[in-house]
Amino acid sequence: MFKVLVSDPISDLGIQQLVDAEDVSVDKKPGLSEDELVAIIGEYDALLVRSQTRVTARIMEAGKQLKVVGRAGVGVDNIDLPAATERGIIVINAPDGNTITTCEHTFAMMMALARHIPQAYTKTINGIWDRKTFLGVELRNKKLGVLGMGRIGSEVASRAKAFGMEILAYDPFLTEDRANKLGVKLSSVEDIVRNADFMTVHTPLTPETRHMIAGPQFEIMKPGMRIVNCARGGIIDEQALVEAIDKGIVAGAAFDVFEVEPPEKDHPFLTNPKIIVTPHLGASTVEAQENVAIDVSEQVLHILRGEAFKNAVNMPPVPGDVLNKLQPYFSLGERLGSFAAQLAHGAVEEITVSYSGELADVDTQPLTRYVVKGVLSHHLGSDQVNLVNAMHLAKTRDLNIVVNKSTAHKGFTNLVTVTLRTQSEERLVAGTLLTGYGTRIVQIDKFPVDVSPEGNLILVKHNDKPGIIGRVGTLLGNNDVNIATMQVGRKLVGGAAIMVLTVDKAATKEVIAELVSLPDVNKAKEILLV
Ligand SMILES: NC(=O)C1=CN([C@@H]2O[C@H](COP(=O)(O)OP(=O)(O)OC[C@H]3O[C@@H](n4cnc5c(N)ncnc54)[C@H](O)[C@@H]3O)[C@@H](O)[C@H]2O)C=CC1
Ligand SMILES: O=C(O)CCC(=O)C(=O)O
Repeated sequence: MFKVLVSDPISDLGIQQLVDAEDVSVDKKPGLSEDELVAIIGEYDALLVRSQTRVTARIMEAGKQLKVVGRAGVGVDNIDLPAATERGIIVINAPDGNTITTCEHTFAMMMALARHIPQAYTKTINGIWDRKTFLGVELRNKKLGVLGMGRIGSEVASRAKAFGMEILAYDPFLTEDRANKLGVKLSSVEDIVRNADFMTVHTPLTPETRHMIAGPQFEIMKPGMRIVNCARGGIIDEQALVEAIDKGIVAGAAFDVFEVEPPEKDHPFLTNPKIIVTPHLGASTVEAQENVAIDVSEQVLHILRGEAFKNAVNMPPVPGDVLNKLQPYFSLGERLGSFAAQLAHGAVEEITVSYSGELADVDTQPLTRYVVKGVLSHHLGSDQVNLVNAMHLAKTRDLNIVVNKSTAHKGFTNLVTVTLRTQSEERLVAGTLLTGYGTRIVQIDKFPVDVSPEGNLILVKHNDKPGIIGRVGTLLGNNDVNIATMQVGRKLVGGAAIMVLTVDKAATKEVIAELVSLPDVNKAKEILLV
């Protein structure tokens, strides 16, 4: 039974599929302190959060069984990603579910800012009928600067066009072509700051975006600018903004997010009549909260059950078309890595993964990750290595990973070859996917073979002499080891050869030693592929 802890208020309907799952039990404990979480996290396999819970390295250290942290939302700045990666904990988010909701909140803020709605409301309900102070501005024919043209920024731009606004957009990934398709003007930050009437930010908070709008930008800013931040506190320098308002450069600001949340009671935004605020409500709609909780619950279930999943934040994303091409090779890649690691003697210094055939045209990084996981699991234990930390573990061990690609077919539509170089030798295992037959190991060192990569295998190196197959078979039979399949590979008649046997149960060390003592048998080794 997998145990899931929900430590923030997350939509009940959204997590229903977890609650209903027969192999999962869910505990809802919102509002725990870090110490309280540290005390109980050890018994949980998954942790589900929104933005309130800070998932620190301490919590993850105590989460000895923790496999996944699911963020019901986009931003994962409340989760210590390096600590998660180091411990092999998968962090997933729900990037799509709250896009429209946050875009609409941005608009609500922009319009409230343009028409002073919160200020006017406060006066009106206090009995003051003030129709002079709150002269607003139209959005029509105004220039809107959008910094960050990802999911939310693009939706904001599209709606702003319907209001008759001209969009100046900046994003490091925005090309002229895409800008034209979106009907926005590709601009620099400086263009936007100098020319826009309204400005809205939709980037993550990174070292690069922290204070991207600060003193120097306010100095050159078009007077009368109105600024909206429904992304992350800290993208706009709060202190510098207050000063720019005081100097009359900025006409007003609408903020849903703060550098520190919740802000201190004496935060200057809270008393400034030109700044309107909401308490990080961008994603707070019924629809968005259901969407993100459904998305994240679904992926958590996949991860707990060892199935394919998406939206991992601490692993590179795999586009759907790439995933379709690679998925059939994932278990083969891992088993080739494991096979090679079991063959090789000495500390592994380099893993070379060679892709030939059609795979050469695909982004094979996810498959390489499976190979590396297979190699490392043999040495470090399969409970210590997973897809998240495999590359990180390889790096911390100075393990060189080389990838070669060739479109040449080498007799197979696709061939994956794993070569391990250790201090003392180089070993090679190659495999392919045969349509209708599944995956196959087709080469071990220099010998061609045809072996299904699963279960208990015994690899025998011998001299190609008559009678050897019978002697090996008899010895295993006498020791109650049933042979399911047997494959012999050789380069030259009468030369060195190998035999790969699939057996129904593992042979003991004694049986392997007896095999080696047979005439013309040079080596024997057991290989386990799970
Ligand atoms: N207020 C709230 O409740 C919510 C806030 N958010 C926040 O909104 C932000 C945007 O979310 P999405 O659009 O879903 O993310 P996204 O990942 O789709 O878009 C972010 C964009 O920012 C761009 N970017 C990165 N560095 C940049 C830079 N230096 N200058 C300009 N652009 C840069 C990226 O290229 C990307 O296109 C995130 O910070 C997210 O955490 C998201 C949902 C709810
Ligand atoms: O969970 C929330 O309400 C915050 C949403 C948010 O900021 C995000 O998804 O990045």
